[in-house]
Amino acid sequence: MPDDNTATPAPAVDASLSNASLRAALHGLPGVDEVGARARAAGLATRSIKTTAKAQGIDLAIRMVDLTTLEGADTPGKVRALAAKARRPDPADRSVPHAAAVCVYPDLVGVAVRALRGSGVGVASVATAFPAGRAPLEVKLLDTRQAVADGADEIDMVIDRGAFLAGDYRKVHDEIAAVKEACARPGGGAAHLKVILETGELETYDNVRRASWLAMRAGADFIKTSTGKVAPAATLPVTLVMLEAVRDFRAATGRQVGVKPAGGIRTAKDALRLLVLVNETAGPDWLDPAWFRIGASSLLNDLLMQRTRLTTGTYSGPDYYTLD
Ligand SMILES: O=C[C@H](O)COP(=O)(O)O
Repeated sequence: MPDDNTATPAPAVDASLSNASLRAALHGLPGVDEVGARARAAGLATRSIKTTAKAQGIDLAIRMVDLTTLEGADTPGKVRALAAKARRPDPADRSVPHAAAVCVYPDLVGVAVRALRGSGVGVASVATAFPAGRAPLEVKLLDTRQAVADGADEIDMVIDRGAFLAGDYRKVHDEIAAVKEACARPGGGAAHLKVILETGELETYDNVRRASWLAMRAGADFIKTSTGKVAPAATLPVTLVMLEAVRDFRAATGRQVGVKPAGGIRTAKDALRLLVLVNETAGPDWLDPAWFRIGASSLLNDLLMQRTRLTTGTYSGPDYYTLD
């Protein structure tokens, strides 16, 4: 992700923006070819990736991982262990790159920040009454401001799916814009804002495309598929629709927005398929942790095992690595 001062500025409040004008804009987007999206995703499963590209892809995927723990039972010790793993995924092999970020609940941001100082690994925090997002806006803003004050580099907010599905696009837009403002740091710069659409609750691919555009219009730095608490989560067709949205949004506005599939991504094969999809849909400009992340609690070990197999010809079993 670009450094601290490059988060997109909060968009100026547009008083003329009405729900009707947003509805007209979002419903005027071309419809998604659902059959085509599924066929494209299914086609990726049959592709083979050659050894050199695979080795590069695995290292890139490691650099894109937002190593996540979002459990009620999370403790400072667990977050410190996760931070150590993100800094040095394989303590026996210094050539393994570090992960992009550690993603935690807001009350554990301080622990993660202290554990990761100077490492180059970011701290992301879910906020805005994650995962349901059912709280008054003031509560969501407080949640965000606290995480930013504690040192979060990135805020992963959830949209109000109820408002979206009820057609109240203005409410969703204004809430995102307000959270974006709350990402600003008093001393300058801002935390980057990832907007979670929770695509598993949006019913249709057309809605995924509309929610993607709405979030980008309201100032999202990234659009993210899922909380990891709702199934289906980061499916390939949904990720495809979101990659098309960021590609088209950049063509229309000149602004590049990142994409983060999250939830249910567990194997190196899943990660490599995602990278192929990024390359062939949004394009190589997105093949960078600044623009593409993979949110996952248990992907890193499979990436490490596949990496070891490529470099040594043998697998280390999962017991060789620390838990992720
Ligand atoms: O943002 C990341 C997700 O919460 C992680 O989901 P996961 O546990 O299915 O990998």
